[in-house]
Amino acid sequence: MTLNVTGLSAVRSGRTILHPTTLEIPPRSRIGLVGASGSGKSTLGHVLIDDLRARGYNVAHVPQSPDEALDPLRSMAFHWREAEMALGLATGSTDRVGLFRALKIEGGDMRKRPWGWSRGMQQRFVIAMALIGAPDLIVLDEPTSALDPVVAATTMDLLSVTLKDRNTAMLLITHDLGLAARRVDTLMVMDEGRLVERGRTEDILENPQTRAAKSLSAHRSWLALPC
Ligand SMILES: Nc1ncnc2c1ncn2[C@@H]1O[C@H](COP(=O)(O)OP(=O)(O)OP(=O)(O)O)[C@@H](O)[C@H]1O
Repeated sequence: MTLNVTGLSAVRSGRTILHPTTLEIPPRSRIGLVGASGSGKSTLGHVLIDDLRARGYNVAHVPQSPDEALDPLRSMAFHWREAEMALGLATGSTDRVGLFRALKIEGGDMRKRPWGWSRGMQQRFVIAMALIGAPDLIVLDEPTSALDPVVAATTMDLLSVTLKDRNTAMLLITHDLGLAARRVDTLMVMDEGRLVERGRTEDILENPQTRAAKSLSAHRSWLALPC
């Protein structure tokens, strides 16, 4: 089912930081939301999540750092149970083994607290939790910026594989065009609180139309980067 939102906007401290924005997110789409720092990407992500959840859609959110999602005093098993309960699912009823296998964290000890797992494993655990309820959309806000480049690329590849057979659409908010370029089919470019350009990833990177897209894609062959 295509997710449609119209007229999303945000005003903070009397300033419009997101101008009225309309979006269409087809099922299984892989969309990258890019733009300069402060252009309004995270704001759009939050407002989008709120709007869709208010209309009954299942939308998952993966924050920048696992620290934002995991309590250092609680075991990984506790977090998993909490995530199941939040979705109204019976404890142990979800396919944890399948998700862990897909994200290659099956070796993680569920009795441990987050710091007993590596950062990369923690973030993949957070992604697994986000996918428990087969969401209509998963919004990832700079999900790998706390990870080193190799772990970041591996995490994105595992996410792509995990999403492959699911209807969940993905919105990836990122500064890292190198990471996004080969992993999203569509790019949306933000500039000063407005969505100024949307198109196929290759088209935007190779033939950007707006000032914002031109400055993002300038001087680099993003599609040729190894990771
Ligand atoms: N609660 C708030 N009060 C006032 N201004 C805010 C608030 N939240 C965000 N802003 C401003 O809104 C603008 C957009 O912020 P936002 O975090 O959405 O941008 P972004 O593109 O995600 O930036 P970054 O890539 O640096 O995370 C920025 O100028 C920011 O300072």
